[in-house]
Amino acid sequence: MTTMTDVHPETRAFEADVAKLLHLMVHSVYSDRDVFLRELIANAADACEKLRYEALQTPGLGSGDTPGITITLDPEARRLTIADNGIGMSEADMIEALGTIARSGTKAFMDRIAAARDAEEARLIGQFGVGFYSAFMVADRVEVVSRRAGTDSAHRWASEGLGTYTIEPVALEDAPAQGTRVVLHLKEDAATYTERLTIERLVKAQSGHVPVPVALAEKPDAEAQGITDGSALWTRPKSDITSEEYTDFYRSVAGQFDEPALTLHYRAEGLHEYSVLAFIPETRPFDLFDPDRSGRMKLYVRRIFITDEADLLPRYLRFVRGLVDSADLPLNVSREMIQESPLLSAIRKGVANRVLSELDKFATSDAQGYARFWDAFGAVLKEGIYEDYGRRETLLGLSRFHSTTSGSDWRSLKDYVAAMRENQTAIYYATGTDRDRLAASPQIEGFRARGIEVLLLTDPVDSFWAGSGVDYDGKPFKSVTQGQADLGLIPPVEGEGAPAPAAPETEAFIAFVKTVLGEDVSDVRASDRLTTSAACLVASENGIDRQLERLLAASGRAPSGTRPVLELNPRHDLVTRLAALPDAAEIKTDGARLLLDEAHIADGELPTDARAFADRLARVLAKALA
Ligand SMILES: Nc1ncnc2c1ncn2[C@@H]1O[C@H](COP(=O)(O)OP(=O)(O)OP(=O)(O)O)[C@@H](O)[C@H]1O
Repeated sequence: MTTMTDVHPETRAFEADVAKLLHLMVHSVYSDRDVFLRELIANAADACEKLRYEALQTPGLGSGDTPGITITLDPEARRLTIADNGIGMSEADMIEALGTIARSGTKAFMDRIAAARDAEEARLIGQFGVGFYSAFMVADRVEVVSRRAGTDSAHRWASEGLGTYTIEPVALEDAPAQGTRVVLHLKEDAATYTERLTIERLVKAQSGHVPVPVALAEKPDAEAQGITDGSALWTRPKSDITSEEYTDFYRSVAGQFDEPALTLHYRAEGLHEYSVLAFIPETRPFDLFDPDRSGRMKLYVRRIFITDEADLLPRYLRFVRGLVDSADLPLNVSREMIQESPLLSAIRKGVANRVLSELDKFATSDAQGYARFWDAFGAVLKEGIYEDYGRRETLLGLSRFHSTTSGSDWRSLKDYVAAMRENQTAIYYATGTDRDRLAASPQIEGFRARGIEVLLLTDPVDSFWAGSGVDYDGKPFKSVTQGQADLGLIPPVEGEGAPAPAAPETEAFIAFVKTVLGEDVSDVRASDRLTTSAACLVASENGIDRQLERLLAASGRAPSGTRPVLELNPRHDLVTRLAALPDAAEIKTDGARLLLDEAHIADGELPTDARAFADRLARVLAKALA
């Protein structure tokens, strides 16, 4: 018979990313190392909640003991133990959970760290929280002994945080009866974490509201005393809860260390009963644009944690953190069935509407705070204009924009519509990647001259929603680089003077340019959107917006064969002089081509044929200097 003493620990290497993360933790200069305790308590609480949930499906799983977390201090051995009676881990669970990085957020964090300098590194650790591995900031050896609920075996995982870990079976009498024991062999300079006062203060400050009670034993054989009661914060009346309590809770549920910008705490009554405690963070989480990132709202049923994958909010609200606790959903239902539940659809709808109406109130009551919110999450919220047809009008109302008249301030569409000129029927916008360049683009000269505000849209998502046939307050969105500008009915603002009528030769010149350019453009026409530049490119009325075309091309999905329209300024000196030349003049043909090249360059593009462009330019300059 093999006894436990015959079994040798197996040594394994960490996944490369974990090794990097550990190196960072071991050598961390981060001054607020206290966060490790918050991370370990959060894991222990999650494990208790998972067991509570699994025991609903598998009656008899677990001992039936009240869920709890016990912290034991051992100043003599400089050891700190955090034990829980939760779900526990099997050997395979340990290899998977403690040897690899599963969290997409941690991967994003690692990418940021790779580019950061020392000082910023420390700040990033502080903001982010890096889960279990943060234990290595304070310990030079960590042991995890665990027994998975419902099994008869237990294992010990141990590591010094230096590239490898060991894993071995342990006798059941050396393991917790149920759950996990994490033992930290503290570094010399971390002895303070064996002091009762320090730990008590930290637990109350950082983890005071985890929904599992925490008790503390001062010595290995001392009796543990309760320090937090594990009551669910969201079940208490709002008036009893201080903003510090909300912040602590937000930090423990969101894993972020900033303050919430907005806290929503309410109870829905009537057809369905549920409580919501949700937060909008102040700063962007690292993985906001990670394609795998979905919502982070937890679903509870009568205070029992069910899942954080119930997609309680639409994707474009994925920055909202918190929970919904339903009184009506059945407890004994699988996570898969919960997804399908009509009750949950009603909750989803209710919560999303409430978040949006709170944002609306926020925008009215605190414009500056809202502007900060918009800086952080506006680009995400705008995805909804495209994805959530039913809430389009609401989302457009919540959206803020920079424009040709707003400087660095944000404008709402309500402001825009109020400032529309007489006879202006559309909301004009330009899309691109750089606000300054957009503001200087030739396509908006005519709008500026007429005092027409143009929205300058620089988020990639803008090209998608703005071109999808949206309107606001009955006014359609119209790209300044698409179709006819139709500015004839709006006179230039005072001081600019009415434009001189185009000379008759210009019509003939336009026809000439069209012949010269042939298939390179779909049309050439006189422009009313140009005032100072000679030429610009726009998309045809039914073509797709030029910026969207560029975005699609960059992702390999360019619609083939789209050709732009070249617009010429009939009042520009260059145009009128070229128009006056005989068609046979070589410089007239060169001039026609150069106008197209120039328009491409003004859009930040290359001329279609760079070599031919250089030759042409050289010919024209040589002639000018002759
Ligand atoms: N006390 C524990 N009991 C059971 N499993 C645990 C325990 N501690 C850690 N684990 C397992 O290890 C995994 C990794 O933990 P880690 O703190 O690094 O990230 P996480 O908890 O998954 O992420 P987050 O902190 O964002 O919730 C957990 O997901 C869990 O599966």
